[in-house]
Amino acid sequence: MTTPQLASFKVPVVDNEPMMNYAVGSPERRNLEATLRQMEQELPFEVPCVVNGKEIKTGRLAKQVMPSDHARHLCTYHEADEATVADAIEGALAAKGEWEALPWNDRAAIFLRAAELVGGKYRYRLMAATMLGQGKNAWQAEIDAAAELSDFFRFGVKYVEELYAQQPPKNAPGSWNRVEYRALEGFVLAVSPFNFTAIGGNLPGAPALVGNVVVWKPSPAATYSNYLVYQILAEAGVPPGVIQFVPGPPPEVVAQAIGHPNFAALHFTGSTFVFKKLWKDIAANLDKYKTYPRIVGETGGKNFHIIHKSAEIRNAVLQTVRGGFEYQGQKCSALSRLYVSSSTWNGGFKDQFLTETAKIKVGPVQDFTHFMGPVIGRPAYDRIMGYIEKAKAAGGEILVGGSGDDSKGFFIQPTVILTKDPRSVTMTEEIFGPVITVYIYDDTDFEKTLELIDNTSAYALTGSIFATDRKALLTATNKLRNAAGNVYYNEKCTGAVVGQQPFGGARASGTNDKAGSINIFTRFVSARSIKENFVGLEDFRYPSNMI
Ligand SMILES: NC(=O)c1ccc[n+]([C@@H]2O[C@H](COP(=O)([O-])OP(=O)(O)OC[C@H]3O[C@@H](n4cnc5c(N)ncnc54)[C@H](O)[C@@H]3O)[C@@H](O)[C@H]2O)c1
Ligand SMILES: N[C@@H](CCC=O)C(=O)O
Repeated sequence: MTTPQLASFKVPVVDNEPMMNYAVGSPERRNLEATLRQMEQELPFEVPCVVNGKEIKTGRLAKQVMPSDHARHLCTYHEADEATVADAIEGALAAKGEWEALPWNDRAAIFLRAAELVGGKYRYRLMAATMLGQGKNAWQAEIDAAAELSDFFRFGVKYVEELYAQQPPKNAPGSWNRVEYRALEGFVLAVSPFNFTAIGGNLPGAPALVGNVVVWKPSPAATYSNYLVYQILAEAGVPPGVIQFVPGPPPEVVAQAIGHPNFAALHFTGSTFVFKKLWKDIAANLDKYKTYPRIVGETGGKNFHIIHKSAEIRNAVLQTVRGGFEYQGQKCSALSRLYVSSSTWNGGFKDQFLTETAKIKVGPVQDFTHFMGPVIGRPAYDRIMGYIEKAKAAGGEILVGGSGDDSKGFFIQPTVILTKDPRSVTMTEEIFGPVITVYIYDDTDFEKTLELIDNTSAYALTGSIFATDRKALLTATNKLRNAAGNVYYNEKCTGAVVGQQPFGGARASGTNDKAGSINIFTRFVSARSIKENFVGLEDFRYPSNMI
């Protein structure tokens, strides 16, 4: 039955999800603690693949280890095999027609409902899964799994409404021009990272919102929280087949999907290395495809703070501690290279920075006093400790931290390295851990240092400029125009909020399609122009042809 649309509806005004603070004695803290306790008693959970709305238990089992306590695992999940991935793709293609044809208002309503479920009924469960499985503390889980995820869904609806409203400004007499925003022909493959539950939800969610069908391969290290997100979307009304949940061995699942003739787009967030590999694999398959695939990828960073001699020291210090060490430095936006003017460094910054860093408590996130939890797993732990060793070998001086303890969980102390070589390995390569390398520049070399920042790393994701001198801010802004897709003045380089700072970087950091903005939706539609003529021709000849 076709559904009549008997009005031009307006979606409700949206706002950011209000955040709770989890202070001692607050009801939200009690609720979260109770959910954590309950979940710890119930785990390990079992996670199936979900294809066409049906749970598929392949029997090929893998575990999501708990990073705070590696003897335990949060869930056992069934890895998709070749037949499951094939069914997921065919099922998605079969679901496509009806989903795309659903009136926009109904698609919008489903995602608005999903946002309510995230911020309400499932808030604590999603947060607890993110804390236990991905090692976030309560506040980091709140800003990710509760706030950012519901913001992605709500603001997504607003942005799509704005996109659909973009129509040609002119109509010739007797005609009407329109543009419709078709979903892509084929299916979208979403491949998500471990570090944000919200990104897990947004990678399949954004393409689905504009009518696409999606095969979603979550990160092995975020399987359980991402499965909850899948269940929320299903409960909100995303029909079976529209989003297919296929955890599995990453290279195999992804290779099968991008080898399919109806592969229409990759929506990826993760490391630069994997993204480049997938881009090359897609290029190698180009002749197989029905259409040119869209490739959207947000990847790594080597993010900076530059502290000018005019900066307010206290603010710069505290923003630096948060920017570098919150969530153990495992945000793509995390501060990693710090450039401080020598008068500021010696005039209080160094002492305050080292004192504040030394105050950081590291340990399991069920203890709310821990500012930092574990890093995500064994490979991450070894890689980060390896970088600290490489920095030492290259003459870097460890000012604080430098040690780790992997006896029970993967804990690394917040580490500050002082280098005299601004191009040393920890100033150039993404570490993705709680390590800040500092380079002190002469006050008179501010502009030279800006050039250094611009050409030291292949990445260009986030960066912050700390100065009270307006001229210094403007000079840095101009010189660093291409060094970061998100730039901050007197504020840390992490913590972009949907609806406030569209997020993404260029150069090796990604395609900069700006998650959390209208722009991202343009990548998952293929516009069709329609011209309707109301007045027939009376003669094929032009007036100029007439005698
Ligand atoms: N720019 C951004 O918006 C943003 C946001 C979050 C994370 N990141 C980046 O993500 C990285 C951390 O996340 P991660 O460790 O999950 O990244 P990752 O590249 O290891 O994994 C990302 C996804 O790719 C899959 N994958 C890994 N190897 C693969 C292969 N050979 N073939 C196919 N798929 C494969 C993983 O299973 C996962 O689903 C960091 O580099 C970080 O900077 C970027
Ligand atoms: N919204 C986040 C994105 C981080 C990616 O890992 C931030 O800016 O901190």
